[in-house]
Amino acid sequence: MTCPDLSASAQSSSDRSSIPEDARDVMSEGDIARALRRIGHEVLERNKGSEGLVLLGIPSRGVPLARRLAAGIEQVEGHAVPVGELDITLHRDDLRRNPVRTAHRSRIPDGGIDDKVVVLVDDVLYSGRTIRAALDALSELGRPRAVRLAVLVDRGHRELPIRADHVGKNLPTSSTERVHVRVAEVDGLDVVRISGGDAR
Ligand SMILES: O=P(O)(O)OC[C@H]1O[C@H](OP(=O)(O)OP(=O)(O)O)[C@H](O)[C@@H]1O
Ligand SMILES: O=c1cc[nH]c(=O)[nH]1
Repeated sequence: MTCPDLSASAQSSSDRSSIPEDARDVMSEGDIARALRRIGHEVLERNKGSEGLVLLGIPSRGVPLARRLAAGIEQVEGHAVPVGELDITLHRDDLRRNPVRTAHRSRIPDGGIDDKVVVLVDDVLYSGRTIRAALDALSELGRPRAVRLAVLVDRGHRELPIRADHVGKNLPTSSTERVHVRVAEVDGLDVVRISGGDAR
């Protein structure tokens, strides 16, 4: 069995291309902040508080979003919620087709994930393949009591039976469009844009 070369200088698909000029804004900095605040409240309500919660961001932009959610929850609850990063690279189902990706180390908070309520956090939910890979990665790390999913944007077009528990914005898209999430920690600004497809 040949192993994919993961050492090459790799960039994620959304880093490789800049946002096309025809892209239009669909969420502003304020919209993103409000959506994250609401999701934080939803997570607490669903979990009846922050007991046993662990937030895991999916690189790249899910990680800063998870940290922001954790900070928002801490503001409400008065104590910190464990937050980490879940790298899914080696669990992707397109690894053989698209092997030029850098594998990162997952960073799991000290208490681990066993018997915890893990909230996966990502920027965009599309085919669902990233989240399938995340569930696969998670199963190697422990056995959470429950796994939930929070995404900033759900753009539809699922190819797997996966749904989000907490959604910042449901964005109807055509399959020829692309959603671009940019966050200050990675990109220097907070915005969600959409490009391609028919002008709406
Ligand atoms: O539901 P899916 O079809 O899997 O698409 C959603 C994923 O696509 C993007 O990741 P990408 O692989 O572009 O890498 P990035 O997070 O580094 O931008 C996005 O960040 C989600 O993780
Ligand atoms: O439109 C899309 C689809 C997948 N991932 C993204 O970041 N945007």
